[in-house]
Amino acid sequence: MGPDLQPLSSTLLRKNRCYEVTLDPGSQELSWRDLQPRRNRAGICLAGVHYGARHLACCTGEQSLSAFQSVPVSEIISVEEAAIDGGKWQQTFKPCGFTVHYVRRARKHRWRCSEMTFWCNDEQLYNQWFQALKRLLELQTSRPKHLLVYINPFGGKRQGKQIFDKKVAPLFSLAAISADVIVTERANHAKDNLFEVELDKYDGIVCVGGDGMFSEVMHGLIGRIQKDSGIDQNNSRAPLTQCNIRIGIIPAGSTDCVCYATVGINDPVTSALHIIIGDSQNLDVCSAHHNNTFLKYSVSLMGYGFYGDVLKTSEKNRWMGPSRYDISGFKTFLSHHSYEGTVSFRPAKQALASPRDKQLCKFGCPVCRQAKKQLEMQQKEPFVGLEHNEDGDWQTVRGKFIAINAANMSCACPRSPKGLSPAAHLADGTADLILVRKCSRFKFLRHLIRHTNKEDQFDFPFVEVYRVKKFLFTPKHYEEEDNDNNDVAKKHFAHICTEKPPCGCRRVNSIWNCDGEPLDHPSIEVGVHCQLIKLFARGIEDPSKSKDHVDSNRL
Ligand SMILES: CCCCCCCCCCCCC/C=C/[C@@H](O)[C@H](COP(=O)(O)O)NC(=O)CCCCCCCCCCCCCCC
Ligand SMILES: Nc1ncnc2c1ncn2[C@@H]1O[C@H](COP(=O)(O)OP(=O)(O)O)[C@@H](O)[C@H]1O
Ligand SMILES: [Ca+2]
Repeated sequence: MGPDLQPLSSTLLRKNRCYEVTLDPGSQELSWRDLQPRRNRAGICLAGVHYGARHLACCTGEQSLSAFQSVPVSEIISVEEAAIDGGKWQQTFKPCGFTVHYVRRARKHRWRCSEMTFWCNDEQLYNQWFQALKRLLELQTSRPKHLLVYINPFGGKRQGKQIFDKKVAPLFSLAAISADVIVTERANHAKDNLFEVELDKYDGIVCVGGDGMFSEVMHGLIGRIQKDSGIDQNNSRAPLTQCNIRIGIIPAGSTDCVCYATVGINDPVTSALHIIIGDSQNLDVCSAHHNNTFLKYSVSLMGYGFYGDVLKTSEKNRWMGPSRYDISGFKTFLSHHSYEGTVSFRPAKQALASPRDKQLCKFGCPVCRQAKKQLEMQQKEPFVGLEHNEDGDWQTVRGKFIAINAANMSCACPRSPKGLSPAAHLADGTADLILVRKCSRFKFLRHLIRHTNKEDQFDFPFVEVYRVKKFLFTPKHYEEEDNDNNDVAKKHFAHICTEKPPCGCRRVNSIWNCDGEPLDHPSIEVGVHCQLIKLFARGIEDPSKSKDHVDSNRL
């Protein structure tokens, strides 16, 4: 709040009613209270006849208290001069009005843009209000002014372009945000472009599409920042440079897990509003390496076995859109493969949190806040790293697994609103490693079904879950290869068996599903990079805490 701004409180008119409207610099809130003016027999507001100051004074004298409503300045989208419907007004009288566009909370974490117009007949008073609101909005420094937008026209139901043009662009222009829009022409177009573009020009990057499109943009951005700061991504131990330019996701894909798990819903208007008001959510990123070669980053799910096979089967059916995953999920479920291998991991020692917690990661999460503090300390004193004092010893688990999943966030999505690991955190520097051992089809189905209801999906003897900072996976075949010098022949054999076993033997390897993209190697090393990137989001708001807001500030 600027020192020049004083609190404002006036009686203004809205829809023939008098309101006491206050703009409080201290609480950074715009509030209004209906003064319930006396009505005549016909039910017409007396003050509404001339909209004169005299009548306004009369209203205040006869007030009866009604609901007090408010909107934080941080959730005001814009303020503009209200248009006057000429016919309605007498020529001698020139009312002045301003319209405030603001965020209204609707059901299930949806945000909507509402508007409200206040009138007065005093031009000076109008100017005072208009300037004060404008000035306060200018002081919202975390808001983006210029964005770079990538649209995947083929994601999900192929509606990306229409969604952006119809639902998002009008809101951006309302908020005076300009955007350079690139409609991608091929896979990796956005990623390649991010290596060339003048990043300093933009306050954020927006991707319109699904998790695959987000992944592409994230790879472009992280890769570019590491290149600019001379960091070799192939070195799995190199501390990566944080990306401070935020990414916004306008959901227009098949799963939209990253959007759903960071906002609470996959709704384009809600996401556009989080971008406009300049929300910020730090996000952990997993990196996957094979033999000191960088493979990919992941923010949501890394899944080997079940989710890898679902991805592999679904790629051939991309033309089906989002339902390809249900069909391949069903097929994969029926095929009921299990894969043998070794998982080694380094558990995170977190006194406050575990994957079985009932307390979930929410807006203002204390666990993620603590991780941020630790990260800042670590960045100040890099040699007093957390590596030695905060992590547990390496553990190893061997066996046959139906699924090996690493969830870096809850992975909530419309198919599973609580996600693969409901208590995983967005920005705690850890991932939840879920091991589903070989079991009967029926037992695995029970485990799957629990992703869709309130029961605990980890509460089975064949399911284990660990919160980890690093893990390694080696399929059995590769382990044997490690003990054998005949590498080339074995690798070749494994590849053939992975695709179509010509020998009639069981499928040897699955693939890793890395945020919906396949990885080239089954044998990988994964590390979590705490809060490497930032999104235009705020985490999931607790409905019990924001209940007062839900639909309440709608007039
Ligand atoms: C019986 C119903 C069981 C439902 C179980 C649902 C669990 C869903 C967990 C989903 C975690 C999603 C993690 C995110 C992955 C995305 O990054 C990634 C890419 O997204 P994009 O295409 O938008 O770019 N998406 C995916 O990999 C898709 C995963 C979807 C898995 C669907 C699995 C459906 C299983 C259906 C089994 C049916 C058994 C029926 C037996 C009678
Ligand atoms: N113009 C394009 N043509 C083909 N593929 C594209 C294009 N733009 C992006 N892609 C790729 O499409 C894949 C899926 O995109 P995504 O938006 O996640 O849709 P979905 O959620 O349906 O999988 C991503 O891997 C992305 O790299
Ligand atoms: Ca995490």
